[in-house]
Amino acid sequence: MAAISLQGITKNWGDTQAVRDIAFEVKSGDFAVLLGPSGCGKSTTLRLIAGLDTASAGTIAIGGRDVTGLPPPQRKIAMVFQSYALFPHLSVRENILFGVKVRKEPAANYEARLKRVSDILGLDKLLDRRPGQLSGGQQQRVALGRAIIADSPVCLMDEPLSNLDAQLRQEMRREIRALQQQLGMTMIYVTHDQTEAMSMADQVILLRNGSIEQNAPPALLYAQPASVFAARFIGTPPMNILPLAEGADGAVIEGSDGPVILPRGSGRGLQLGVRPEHIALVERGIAAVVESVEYFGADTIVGARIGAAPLLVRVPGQLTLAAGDRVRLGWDAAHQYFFDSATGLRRAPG
Ligand SMILES: Nc1ncnc2c1ncn2[C@@H]1O[C@H](COP(=O)(O)OP(=O)(O)OP(=O)(O)O)[C@@H](O)[C@H]1O
Repeated sequence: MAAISLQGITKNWGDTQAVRDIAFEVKSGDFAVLLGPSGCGKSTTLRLIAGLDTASAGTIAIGGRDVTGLPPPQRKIAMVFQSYALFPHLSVRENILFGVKVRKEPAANYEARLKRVSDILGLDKLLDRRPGQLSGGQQQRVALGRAIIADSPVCLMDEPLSNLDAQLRQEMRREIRALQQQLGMTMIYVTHDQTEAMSMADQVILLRNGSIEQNAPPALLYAQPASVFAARFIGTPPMNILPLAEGADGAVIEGSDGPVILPRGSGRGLQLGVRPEHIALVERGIAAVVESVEYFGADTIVGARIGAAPLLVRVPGQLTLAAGDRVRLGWDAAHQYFFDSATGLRRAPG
């Protein structure tokens, strides 16, 4: 059974439609990520699930129960927000237990639950400190502790790592994912960071202008993007999108193993997409001129131009190339995508 189910959810703020006809389901025990650029409606969707705002239309069910009209406490969900919202004058212990006490849950098992949560999060030696005496990562763990001590099967997180530095973010990603799996929680996690989404999620719900652009597991989103928007939102650097010349029917582009055969009629109104990591420098390929070379240790990003069209190429290791060099580029036909120039939608192969 779906742990969370949204049907036809719309939210209007006056004239602004923050989200429009959103529908998705999250399976029990899955980690779902709401992903998209600023203003696409991620936080709105999360707040509607939490019950902090009321939907203009549609229904929300949690654990098979319609909660559309219920206030937040009756929805039995745990929440972690961007600002940890810890009480500065309370100890770690008191911060973690705060919600449990507010809900007047039986005091009998406070200590056992606190011990379990602080062991899991490595906070056992910090219970008497105040938030001001903790690092950012430790504060984040206290916020997580407060969410998971509630033993709610569903947990919502809104950009919980955005205040942390890059290294700590990565550690906390792994920690949150491990915790979610260990506790069997159903998670809905908001981020605008595609790396975070790809590395943590079972299911990515990609939003654009208040609507769902694509809803798929990370590997599928990467391999079968539904549109130019989805293709360019996932992957670093983003997928190259190249215009195809008018009348470019049949064999057009000379690839690494000879010409790449484009589908008949594909030249008109189509764009070609190839990811930087799928392009190689080859002997026989498409002529290009190098414009920039950036070395990152494990790989090098080469900026080049095929005619007037700019593109990026990611190759492993270091290259002895400089701006102005002439190279030849190739890729496997299996790694090229075609998108309708007018709608941006991907044309299925064949
Ligand atoms: N309380 C509100 N009143 C009016 N408009 C709002 C309100 N909350 C959100 N909006 C609008 O709804 C749209 C979606 O906002 P939302 O906060 O859900 O986006 P988001 O994807 O979470 O963005 P971000 O990543 O920047 O937080 C935006 O256009 C925003 O301005």
